[in-house]
Amino acid sequence: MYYIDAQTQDYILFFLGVLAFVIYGMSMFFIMVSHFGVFCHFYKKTNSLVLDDSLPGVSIIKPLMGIDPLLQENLESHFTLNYPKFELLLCVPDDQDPAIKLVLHLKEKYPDVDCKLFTGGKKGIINPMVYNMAPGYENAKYKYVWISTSRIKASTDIILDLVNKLQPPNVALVHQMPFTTDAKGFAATVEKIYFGCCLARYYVAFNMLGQCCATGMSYMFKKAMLDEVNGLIYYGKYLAEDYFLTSALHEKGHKLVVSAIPAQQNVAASSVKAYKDRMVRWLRLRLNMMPIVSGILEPLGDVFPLGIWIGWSFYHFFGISPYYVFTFHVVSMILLDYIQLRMVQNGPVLFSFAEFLAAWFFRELLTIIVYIEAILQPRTIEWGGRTYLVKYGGLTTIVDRSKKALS
Ligand SMILES: CCCCCCCC/C=C\CCCCCCCC(=O)N[C@@H](CO)[C@H](O)/C=C/CCCCCCCCCCCCC
Ligand SMILES: O=c1ccn([C@@H]2O[C@H](COP(=O)(O)OP(=O)(O)O[C@H]3OC[C@@H](O)[C@H](O)[C@H]3O)[C@@H](O)[C@H]2O)c(=O)[nH]1
Repeated sequence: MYYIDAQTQDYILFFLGVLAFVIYGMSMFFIMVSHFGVFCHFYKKTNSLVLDDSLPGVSIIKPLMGIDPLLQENLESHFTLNYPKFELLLCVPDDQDPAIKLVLHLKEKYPDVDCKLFTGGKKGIINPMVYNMAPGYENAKYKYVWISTSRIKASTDIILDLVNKLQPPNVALVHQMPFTTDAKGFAATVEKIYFGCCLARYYVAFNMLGQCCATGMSYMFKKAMLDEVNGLIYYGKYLAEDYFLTSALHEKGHKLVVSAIPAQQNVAASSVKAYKDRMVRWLRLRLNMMPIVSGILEPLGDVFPLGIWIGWSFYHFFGISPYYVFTFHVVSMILLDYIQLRMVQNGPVLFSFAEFLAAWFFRELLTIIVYIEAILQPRTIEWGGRTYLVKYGGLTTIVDRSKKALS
């Protein structure tokens, strides 16, 4: 049996103890930068745009698949935008999709809105969302393109902020940090806490520090600049098209900017299981794209693992009770998260502080299950009724063709 002598053991414990301080310091640094970023940047009106024909036209692509009780509200929020020049390019993957009926109804209700419906996607594209959006993208007539997924509720303030921030010549893309509208219920509270606390801890900081960190839920870009890096359809070979296309723009030296208004995901069918499955899907994507960051640093930076580790480290070096340190860490994280959430929300939340606490603890513990589920089968991703196999590096194949094949 291999024997580790006492001195080597001391070195290992010393290293682990110091590493806890390093990870803790980095985590706190990112959290502080994010707080600062949200405080200084979010909901600050910087646009001085005059609503006239000199504003660039915007092609809004909305991939749709199926319906949700709030889809009509989301679609109408696009039809009613007060913006001089825009077209709505609504896309459905096949001619049986239930969203078609709703789209036809809205086209009739708003005959003055320039709206086109594309059915059937573009064959040969693996990513189902890119497959669905491809005809819209190819037919977009304006220089600015806004991809706004079906969960997203739009507003005039949002389109103006996106357009305004996209104007400088070196800016290629403006993205919204994912967030949610207000909905009652435990699952909706858990979701809001994920986006307003956990995701916000790093999303804003990485962007402020010049890292490429964006999601494909709602983003506006200059079509010419995306076409310079092969165009949207090229990224349909990846399931995480957002990560790869934003990385390509970033590597080319173009600027990506966060909108001052977080994305308003507005869906009715929220459940804890749906939330957990989505977290597993996203984590599996990240594990394939950045295994060290998402497989090691991300879980170590979570509140409970980091609290246990830093508690042990304080005990190891200074003999301070790990229970005190752990409790201090958890309480300070709860307060920091609550402050952050209220800044991202920019107003009152629907739940009480006690409800926040219950959902916060539940979500932090659920993260452990999400991590285990994701890491056990990191390559298999279920999305939109199909199963995909993501190879290391991100290239993807469809393994379950039971639902109508895309290619
Ligand atoms: C010392 C503690 C360090 C903790 C590090 C935590 C790293 C967390 C990584 C990402 C957090 C932000 C994630 C936002 C996206 C989450 C949703 C998602 O997965 N979306 C996917 C599908 O839309 C999308 O394809 C993924 C996009 C990921 C972008 C993240 C890029 C982050 C790159 C940051 C690199 C700097 C890391 C430095 C760490 C020391
Ligand atoms: O099979 C599908 C699944 C989804 N979609 C559409 O794609 C959009 C996003 O779908 P979801 O809301 O399920 O996905 P998420 O918000 O979780 O997606 C996120 O993760 C995967 C990335 O590729 C996306 O860029 C990002 O938005 C929706 O508009 C949906 O209608 C399809 O067109 N086909």
